[in-house]
Amino acid sequence: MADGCACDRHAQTYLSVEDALTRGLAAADPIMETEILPLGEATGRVLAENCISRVEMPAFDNSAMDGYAVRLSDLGDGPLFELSIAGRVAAGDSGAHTAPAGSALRILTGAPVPADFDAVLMQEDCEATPDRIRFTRRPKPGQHIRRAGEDLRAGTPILRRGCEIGPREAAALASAGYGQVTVYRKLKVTIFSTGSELKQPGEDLGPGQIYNSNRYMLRALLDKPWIQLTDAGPVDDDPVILEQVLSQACDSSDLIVTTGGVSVGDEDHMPRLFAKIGGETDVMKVAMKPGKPIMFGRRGDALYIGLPGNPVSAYVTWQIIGSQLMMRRAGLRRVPPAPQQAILAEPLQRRAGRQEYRPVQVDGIAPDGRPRLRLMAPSYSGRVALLAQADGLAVIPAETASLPEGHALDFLRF
Ligand SMILES: Nc1nc2c(c(=O)[nH]1)N[C@H]1C(S)=C(S)[C@@H](COP(=O)(O)OP(=O)(O)OC[C@H]3O[C@@H](n4cnc5c(N)ncnc54)[C@H](O)[C@@H]3O)O[C@H]1N2
Ligand code: MOO
Repeated sequence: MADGCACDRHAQTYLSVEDALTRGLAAADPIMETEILPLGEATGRVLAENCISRVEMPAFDNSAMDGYAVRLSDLGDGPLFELSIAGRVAAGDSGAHTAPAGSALRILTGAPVPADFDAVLMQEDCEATPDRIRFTRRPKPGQHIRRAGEDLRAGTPILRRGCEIGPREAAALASAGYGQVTVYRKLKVTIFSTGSELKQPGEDLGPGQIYNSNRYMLRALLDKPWIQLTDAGPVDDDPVILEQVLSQACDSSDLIVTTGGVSVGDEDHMPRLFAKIGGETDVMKVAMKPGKPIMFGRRGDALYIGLPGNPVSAYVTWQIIGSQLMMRRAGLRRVPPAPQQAILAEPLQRRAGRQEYRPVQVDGIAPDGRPRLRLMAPSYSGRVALLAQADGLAVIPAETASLPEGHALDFLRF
């Protein structure tokens, strides 16, 4: 900052995070191909049809309690009521039971309530012998009966296309009668990390070498039932090999994600190579910190996202931009990051210009319930160990240069 300016001089020429995201989403067309899977094999996949209930839920009037089904018309004035027990209905029975006037039926939870019976008594409220019950409180009409269709009428929408089939969705689909469902085919994603300095964890490091952390971070981020992942491994900063790997990945994938080589150094080949193989770049630089050099674009049907090499930058750009494009491409209804409100536990000073996602730790809770945030090191884009110790990211607006202790900020908790 030789000129004494507290702002990032180049930031005006970069795209805002919001504009970059808008451009990216426009380039991330959802895949169209679908497949039909048995419900039991669809767990974790992306639903590709709007689903309605095919049955009434519940399908028939049934008892919510273990007890006795009665007809209110059989009851006298009280205060003591007494009925004989004329039979027994269990879950799975047809419910075509009849009983002479003045009698009750033993009934179990989930059993169909036979015609004309209009209340169920919990067994705890009755004095019962093997063939008679006595009770003192007159049941209300419909008591402890779950009515056919009261949960959901047949034909009512239950799930919309674009949701991930998790445990709750699987249960809803099963109870609505779906033995099989239409899901989007898996998204074909290829990843590779660029850099001649990269060694695999477990190997010995030579001079100038570092362990490849981005590869394992991406593998963990992309470990999803709706992704078919190809890990093309680490690739040296050799333009000939990089071009070949990138081109092959574009031919065979819906989405390619790389790390490194997107900045302006002599060995930062990705933007040039992507253009050389016929790619059209949508975004080159974004006014965000970390992660200013992030690029994405398309070649044919393939969407390419080039994340910066610095591990924290790669993680943040993935969370804020990359993952959003991927969700859309996979047919998923997007879940944008949802910040919560937090306050600063200490004052903040920084260079304005880029929207910043600063790793923070939660340091107590303010009296109003908002977490108090302690800022981690101001220069952190390469400090991957710090990311594992952070509780989340504080979002600092682009134009902000300083904030006092106690100031409110958006907080993206991990
Ligand atoms: N003159 C300029 N230089 C740089 C700029 C700039 O605007 N002008 N931007 C800086 C910023 S900000 C970032 S972020 C980096 C991004 O650069 P690249 O995406 O080209 O990444 P590399 O140069 O390949 O690597 C950066 C850094 O990260 C390490 N790295 C790379 N891959 C991995 C990996 N898989 N696992 C762990 N660490 C990795 C690499 O060794 C470098 O230290 O550019 C700045 N420069
Ligand atoms: O954007 Mo770089 O990611 O600031 O280190």
